[in-house]
Amino acid sequence: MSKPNLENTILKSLNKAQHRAVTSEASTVAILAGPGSGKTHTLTSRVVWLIQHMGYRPSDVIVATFTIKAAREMKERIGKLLGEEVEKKIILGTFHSIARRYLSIYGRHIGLDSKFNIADDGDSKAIIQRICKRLDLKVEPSYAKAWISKKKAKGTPPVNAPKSQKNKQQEHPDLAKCFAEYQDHLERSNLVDFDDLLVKCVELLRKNPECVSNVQTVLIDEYQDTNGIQYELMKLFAQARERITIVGDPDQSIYGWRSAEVRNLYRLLREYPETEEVSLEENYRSSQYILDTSLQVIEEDKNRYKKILRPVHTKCTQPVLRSLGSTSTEGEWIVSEIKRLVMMFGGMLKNEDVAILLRSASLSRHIESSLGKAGVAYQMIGGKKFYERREIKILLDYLRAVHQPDNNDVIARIINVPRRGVGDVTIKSLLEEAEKAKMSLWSVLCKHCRGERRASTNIRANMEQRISSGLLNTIFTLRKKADATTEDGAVTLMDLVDSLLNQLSFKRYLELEYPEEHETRWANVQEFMNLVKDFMRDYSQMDTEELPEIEDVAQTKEDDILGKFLANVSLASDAQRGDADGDKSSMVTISTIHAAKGLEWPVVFVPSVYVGSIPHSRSEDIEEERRLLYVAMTRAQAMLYLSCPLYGPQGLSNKVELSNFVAPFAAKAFAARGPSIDKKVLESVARILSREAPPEKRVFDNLPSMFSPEDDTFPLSPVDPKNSDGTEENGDGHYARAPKRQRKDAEKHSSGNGDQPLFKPYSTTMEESSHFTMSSLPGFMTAGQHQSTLSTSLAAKENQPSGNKKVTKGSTKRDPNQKSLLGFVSKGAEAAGTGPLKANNIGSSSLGKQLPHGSRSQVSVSSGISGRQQPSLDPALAGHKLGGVKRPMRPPVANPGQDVAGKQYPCFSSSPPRQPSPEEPEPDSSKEASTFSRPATVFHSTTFTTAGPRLGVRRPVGMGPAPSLDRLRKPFKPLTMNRPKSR
Ligand SMILES: Nc1ncnc2c1ncn2[C@@H]1O[C@H](COP(=O)(O)OP(=O)(O)OP(=O)(O)O)[C@@H](O)[C@H]1O
Repeated sequence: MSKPNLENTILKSLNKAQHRAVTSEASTVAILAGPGSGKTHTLTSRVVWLIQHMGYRPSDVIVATFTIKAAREMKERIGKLLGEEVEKKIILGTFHSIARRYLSIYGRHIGLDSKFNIADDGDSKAIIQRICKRLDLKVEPSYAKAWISKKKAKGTPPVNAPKSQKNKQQEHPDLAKCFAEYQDHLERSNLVDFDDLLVKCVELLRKNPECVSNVQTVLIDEYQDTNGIQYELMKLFAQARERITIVGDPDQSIYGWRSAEVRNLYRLLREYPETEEVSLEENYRSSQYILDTSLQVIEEDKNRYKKILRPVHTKCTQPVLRSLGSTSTEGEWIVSEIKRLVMMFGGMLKNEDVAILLRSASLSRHIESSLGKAGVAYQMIGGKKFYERREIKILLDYLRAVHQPDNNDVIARIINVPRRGVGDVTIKSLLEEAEKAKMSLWSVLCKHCRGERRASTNIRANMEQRISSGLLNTIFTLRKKADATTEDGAVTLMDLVDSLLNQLSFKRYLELEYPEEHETRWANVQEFMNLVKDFMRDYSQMDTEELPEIEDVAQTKEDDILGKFLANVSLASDAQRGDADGDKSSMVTISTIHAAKGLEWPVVFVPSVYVGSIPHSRSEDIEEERRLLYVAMTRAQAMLYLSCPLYGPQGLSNKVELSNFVAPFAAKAFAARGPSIDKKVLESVARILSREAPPEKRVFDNLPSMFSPEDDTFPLSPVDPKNSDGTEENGDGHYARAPKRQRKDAEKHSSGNGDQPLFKPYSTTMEESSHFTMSSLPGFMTAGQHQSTLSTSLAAKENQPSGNKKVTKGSTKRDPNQKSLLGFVSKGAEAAGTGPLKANNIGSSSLGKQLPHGSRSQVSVSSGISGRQQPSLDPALAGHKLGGVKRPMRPPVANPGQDVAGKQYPCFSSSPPRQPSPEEPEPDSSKEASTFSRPATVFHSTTFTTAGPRLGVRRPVGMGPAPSLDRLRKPFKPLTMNRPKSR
C-alpha cells in the first residue's frame, strides 16, 4: 500500500491544539479535555504520526483502551490511515487483552503455564462461595469477591503516598483467609481471573523488563478510568523509554466502582514532570444548546475544576425535559418521538441515529416493550451477553474442559449436562472430596469412574458408568481431536465443535430440555458455529498476537487454537454476535450509559431522570452519578431528550421526583416538549451532522395520512392520578384542548368485531409489526449490578489517601495560553475538605413544578407491580447448588475512624452512606401489569384518528403544491375537524 500523505490525511484534520498534541516531541504528553473535543481523534492521529513520522515499528507501539469497542474503533481508524497490515502489528487492545497476550507468550518466566484459562466472573463467584462454605468463613461471598478484586486492582501505592494509604489496613481475618484459599485454588486449576491478568503481567514485567525492551511508546485512551494496577502496567510497558501519551477527561470518570482512580492523573504529572500538557477546548460533537445544558449539570459539582469547552456548532434546538405519567407512557412517548423525527427529517435521520441511554437495566423493559410493540427494531449495547446464554455456556464449558480439565467449576457445571443422574449432593460431595485432597475434580472423577476406586452400591456404579461413558469419554475424545488441531491443523476447531455437538446429541438435548424454545436455542448454537467459522477465518490470517522477538528472551509460540478461541471469548464478553443480526441501519440503540462512553449519536434520549434512578439509590458517590448524566447528555450531537415519569417502575406506590441534577435549572434550560421541526431546524441539524438537508417538498410529500408533526400526542404535564379530580385544566395558558385519551391495550388491536381498530393513538407509516418475542429479549449487565457487588460499606470505608494538597511539580511544558492541567485534579484536592455531599441534600422539586407550560390535561395512570431483577450473570455453578445457607453478616468495619475530610479527591469523598446490601437485587418490572386504566375522553384529532389510512393530508386552501416546512404546523390545524364526535 502506498504511504498516505501524512500532511493531508492527518494534520489537516486537526485544530491547533490537536496538532500540537499529535506532533509533540515530548516523552510524555497529557491531553485532557472535555467530551467531543477530539481526544480519540487526536490519539489515533498521534499513533499514525509516531509510526510514520517518528519511524517507530508498529510492533513497538502499545495502545491501551478501556473497552473492546473503543479498541475496535481505533483499529478501524488506524487501519484506514495506515493500512491493515500495519494496524495489525500494533499492540492495540484493552489492558486485559494486552496483558493476556504477554502472559501467554512470556508467562512461563514467572511460572505460569501458558495454557492457563481465564476464570470469568461466574467462576470466581462460585469458587469463593465454596470456599466460604467449606471453611465456614464469616463473610458474604459476594462481598469477599469484591474485596479481593478491589485489592488486586489497587496495585502498589505511589512511593510518596500518604502513610495512611500504605499502612496495611486492619482486615477481617476471614477475608484474608478467603483471599489466600481463592488464589490457591486458581493456581491449582491453572486459572487466572481478570484482575490477575493485570497483576501477573505487572509481576512479569517487573521481573523481566526485557520482555518490553522493544517498546518505543505507550498510548492510553480514557485515562481517567484507569485504576492503580493499570497505572503500574502502563509504566512498566513504557519502562524502556518512558514515552507515554494519555488522553482523558476527569468529568467523564464513571468507573469509581471498578476502582478507577482519578488521582492517577495527578500521579502521572508528578511522576513525569516533563509532561507536555495540552488541553482541547473546542467541542465538535454537540450543538451549543446541548453543550451549555450539559455543562450546567456538571458545573453543579462545586469541587470540579472549571475548564473551557467551546461549541463549534450553532444552538440548534433546546434540549427537552419531558414529563410523563408512567414508565410505560415514557416508553410510548419515546417511540412516538422517534417516529416523528424520522418522518419530519425526511430520511435525513434514521433509527440508527437514535440512542436511548439508561442508567440501569431495570429501566429497559418498558422501552423495549414499546419499541417491540411499534415494530421498531433495536440493538442493545451492554445487554445480556451472547456467550452467557445457557446453550452457549454449556458448549463453552465443554470446550474449556477439553482445553483444561482441571477447572473444577467447569467440570461441576457440565457433569450432569446432558442429564446423567448426578445430583447436586453428589456434585457437592465430589467437589469437597477434590478440595480436601487438593486434587482436581477431573482427577477425582477419573479415579472413581475409571480407576482404582470402585463404587460401593449399584446405583452409584450406574452413575459412575454414565459419567464415564458420557462426560469422560466425550472429553477424552475431544482432547485427542484438540491436540490434532494444534499439531498439524488437520482437524479444525469447527470439526471439534461439530464432534462435540454429536457426542452430546445436543439438538436432541435441547428439544428435551427446552420443549418450548429449543428452536431459538438451536439457532443460537448455529450462530455459535458461525462465530467459530469467523474465528477460524480470522485465525488463518492472524499474526497479530505475536510479540516481536527479543534477544535472549525465550518465547512460547501460541499455536493452541482452542486456547486462543476461549481466551477471545472470555475477553470479548461484550462483543456480541447477537447484535450483529439484522440491518443495523434500521435499529435504534439501547445502551447503558456506561457502555455508551466514547460514542455519539445525532439524537439521544435519557429516560427516567429521577432521584433513585440517577442519582441511583444505591450509589455511593453522588458526583459520579452526576458525571454519568453528563456523559449521557454529551453523547448527543443535535437533539437531546430527557424524560421523567411521575411514577417509577413499581407504579402508584412509587412516586418519583425529578433528578436534582437538572431540577434547579430545568425550567430555563429545557423545553417541555419536542421541538417543532421547521426549515431552520432541518438545516441546523444537517450542518451539525454534515449531512444534506432534504428538500421540504420531499418531507411534506412523504408524511403519512393524519400524521401529527408536533410532539403533542402525550400531555405536557400529566395529571397525577392520585390527586386527580377528573376535571380538565389548562395549566400552561398556551392552548386549550380536551385531554387526550391514550389507548388501552385491549382496544388497541380491535374494535371488538374484527374490523380495523376504531381508535388509534397515533398513526405512522411504520405500523406495528410486533415481531418481537419479549421473552427472548436480552437482559442487561449494568453498572448497578456491578456496583451492587463491588460497593459495600466496608469497602467504602477503606482508607483513601489524603494526599498532598499542593501539587509540586517540576517544569511541565505547556502553551502559555493554556491553564495547567493539574487544575483538573488539584482543585478537587483543595476542595475535598468540604466533606462528602450527601444524597439527601438533594432538592426536592418535582418535575411538575419545574417545567414550564405545565398544563394538567390528561390522566395517565400506570399500574405496575414491582418484581425482582434477574441477576445478569448466572451463578457460575448453574448446574448445582451447594446449599442456600444464609451467610452471616459481613465482618465489622475495620477502620471506622477514617478521616473523610482529609480525602483529596472529591469523587472519593462524596459517597453517601451505603444503602441496601450489595446482594439486594434491583427491582424488576418484569411482572408489571401492562394494562392502563384511563378515563375515556375524546381524542385530539391531530394525532389520533379514526380515519382510514387512505384519507390523505388535507391542505388548507391556498397552500399550493409545495408548502414550506416553516408552515407545516399551520396546515395541520384544520385536521382538528376530523375529531371523532363521540365514542
Ligand atoms: N479537528 C476536528 N475537526 C472536525 N471534527 C473533529 C475534529 N476533532 C474531532 N472531531 C470530531 O468530533 C467528534 C468527537 O471526537 P472524539 O470522539 O475524538 O472526541 P472525544 O474527545 O474522544 O469525545 P468523548 O470524550 O466524549 O468520547 C467526532 O465526530 C470527531 O470526528
